[in-house]
Amino acid sequence: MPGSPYTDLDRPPLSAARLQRALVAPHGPWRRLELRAETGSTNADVAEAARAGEPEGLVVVAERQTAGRGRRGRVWQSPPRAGLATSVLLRPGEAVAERGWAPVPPQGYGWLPLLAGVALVEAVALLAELDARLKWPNDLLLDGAKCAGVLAEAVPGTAPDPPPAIVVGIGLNVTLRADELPENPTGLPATSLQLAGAAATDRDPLLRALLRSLADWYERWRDAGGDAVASGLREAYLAGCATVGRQVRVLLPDGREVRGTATGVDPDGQLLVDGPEGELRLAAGDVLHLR
Ligand SMILES: O=C(O)CCCC[C@@H]1SC[C@@H]2NC(=O)N[C@@H]21
Repeated sequence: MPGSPYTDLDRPPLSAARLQRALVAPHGPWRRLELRAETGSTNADVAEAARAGEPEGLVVVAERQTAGRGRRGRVWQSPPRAGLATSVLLRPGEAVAERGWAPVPPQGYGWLPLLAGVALVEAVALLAELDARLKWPNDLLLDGAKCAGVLAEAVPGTAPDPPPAIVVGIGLNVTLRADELPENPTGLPATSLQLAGAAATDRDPLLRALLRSLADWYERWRDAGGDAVASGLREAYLAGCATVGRQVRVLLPDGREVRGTATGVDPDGQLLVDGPEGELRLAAGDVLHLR
């Protein structure tokens, strides 16, 4: 990689065999796992597979991404072997007769990125023994610095009137050094599990724990017909959320900015903000914790 600042290939690679054994079949929806040494973006790879008709349950993992995508059109940096970059293909709009799952209506899909945030909190607590918190909707914070992010993208189905497939992409900084951390344009500092003092930074068990937790929550949510309250997902999300109760500034997708107190997350996963203009329900935005 001429010119690349990332030269630390002494970091151990992920083991496809160990991931495969642990993930496929016994653990929920995951059917097929692809581990790539390098790709542009695992989200782009899974979206392409979805467009080609791939069924639910594909997991793509990359040791390095050259065009990793972040939220709001940002770049997500994935130095080789220093983090986890993975995307999964979900089709919540399809019925699954053998599980008794009815299609989830698209208005419930907003919970999927938050569900991934809950899985991140659980995996990091279990393996790294760190108390991570979520900044709404799903930035994983350790001591106020961002350690992981989630990008969920919808892939429109084809006629007649099909529900979209959802690609859920997760990026977790595991052993990035301080000089490898990205600068966030919003001013939010970044960190990695290692820099935050993780008890363990072995990526194989971390990825297994993450995918198991993701599978468990997805199944609970689908068992409950996509109801985040009945499935316990909203409660678990609120338990890990650092935003509710804080003074916040939110940059909205249309460029407007609102300030107020974050008072809750509604049954659709929207953030409730009590500000000078009354209560707002926000479906998307960049949150800054003020106090
Ligand atoms: O916080 C964010 O901005 C979201 C970052 C999401 C990054 C992950 S890495 C794996 C997957 N592939 C991508 O291109 N993006 C997501």
